[in-house]
Amino acid sequence: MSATSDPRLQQDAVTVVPCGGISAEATPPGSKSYTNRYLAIAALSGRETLIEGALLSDDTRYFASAVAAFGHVRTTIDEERSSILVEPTGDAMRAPAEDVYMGGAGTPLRFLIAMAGHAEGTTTITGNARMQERPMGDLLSALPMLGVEAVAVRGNGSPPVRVTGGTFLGGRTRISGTVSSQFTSSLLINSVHAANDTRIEVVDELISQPYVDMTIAALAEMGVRIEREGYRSFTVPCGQQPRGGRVTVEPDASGMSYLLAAAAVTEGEVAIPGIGADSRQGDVGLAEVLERMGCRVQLNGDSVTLKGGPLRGVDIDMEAMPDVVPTLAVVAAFAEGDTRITNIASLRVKECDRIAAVTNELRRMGITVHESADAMHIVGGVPRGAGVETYDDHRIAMSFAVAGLRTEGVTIKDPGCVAKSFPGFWRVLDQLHPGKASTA
Ligand SMILES: O=C(O)C1=C[C@@H](OP(=O)(O)O)[C@@H](O)[C@H](O)C1
Ligand SMILES: C=C(OP(=O)(O)O)C(=O)O
Repeated sequence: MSATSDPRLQQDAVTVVPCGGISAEATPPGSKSYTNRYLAIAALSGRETLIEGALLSDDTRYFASAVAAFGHVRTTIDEERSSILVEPTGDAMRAPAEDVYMGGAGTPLRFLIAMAGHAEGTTTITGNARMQERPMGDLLSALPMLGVEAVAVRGNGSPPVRVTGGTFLGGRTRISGTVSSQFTSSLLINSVHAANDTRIEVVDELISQPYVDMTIAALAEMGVRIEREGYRSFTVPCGQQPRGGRVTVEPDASGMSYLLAAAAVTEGEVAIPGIGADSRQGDVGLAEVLERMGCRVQLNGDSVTLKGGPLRGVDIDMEAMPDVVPTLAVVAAFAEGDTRITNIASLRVKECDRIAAVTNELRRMGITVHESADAMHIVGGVPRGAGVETYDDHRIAMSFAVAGLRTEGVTIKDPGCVAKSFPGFWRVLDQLHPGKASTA
């Protein structure tokens, strides 16, 4: 999509070249989750906002065009500076005449559903084939209590979704938190613009909790105060206009996971500036998991270094860090002993069924894996080379590419799928690679 895009994004496959221990400093791109949050809040704020250090990827580009489709803001991407400018046009928010297509961008699509509640008229929002299977039902059921009618066109709880808006009154609603935290985040962000105070009650357990903390942090950064009782209920007082101005996106912790894993599996070293223990991104926690597996980790406020060593298996509940489970699973394949990753049912409804995908692909590499509905048990060993299927899932492609730094003959099919969250991934992998070309 970008002029500087890597030709490997167009290839059918890339073969990763193994190397000895890496020794590098590298930075992942801006956080996907924060870029999406700032875009949503800026679009609702009615004030000019410059999002600096933004992630420019398929997902955030879909979202930047989608918010502009309501006509009340214009969004301009600066490729050189990695920034997105959101400017009010002076027009009211209106439902776009055309269907809004969101590709595979789950978080933006879920944020957009509630946002369409503010737009006069009927907005139809859809996505790619996988997105048309991903669950939205809990969010659709929560919106009518706030005055917004939102239905799945096919009656199956998945996109296409039709939202009749201009009626986001606020009030009191209930939401389930067991399928995705994105529903709660979507309600929190979009309630800022409601006519009344909004109380959001989570009726069961909320998964992926760090993402809700990130939502509240992004709102606070833009001057919006939320009252909360833990993860059970949240109140968004009305009449708060986000402040606009400049916001800076920190590096992406899920993207960082591949850099940490590269050092772990090659028994090398990596230093990552700009993100560390001060971050609210839950995925930073992978550094500590890798420490338990035998790596030496230094987690400072705003940087992380990791030195790989002999790896051992770990038993770990990954409910709060779903996106880095494929990364951890690949590292576990190289560890001595067993790794049990539990409480990860949500992986089955992401870009692909990630429990099934990781299980299939590790087995293809000769690793024993047992899967259950919400867990994986990986028996570490010596993975062998294979042609890895990636299921149009960026995280499967990036995790298994890391395996190729250690194992001969790892070919990643459809390498372009990394563009969902990390279009520069293959170039960053080159930066880590002592031979300077990580793929052949
Ligand atoms: O709010 C967010 O930015 C995200 C929340 C998580 O989803 P779930 O809450 O569905 O686990 C995560 O998987 C996704 O990549 C980003
Ligand atoms: C699950 C993910 O994204 P989303 O739900 O936003 O599509 C992801 O990036 O791993």
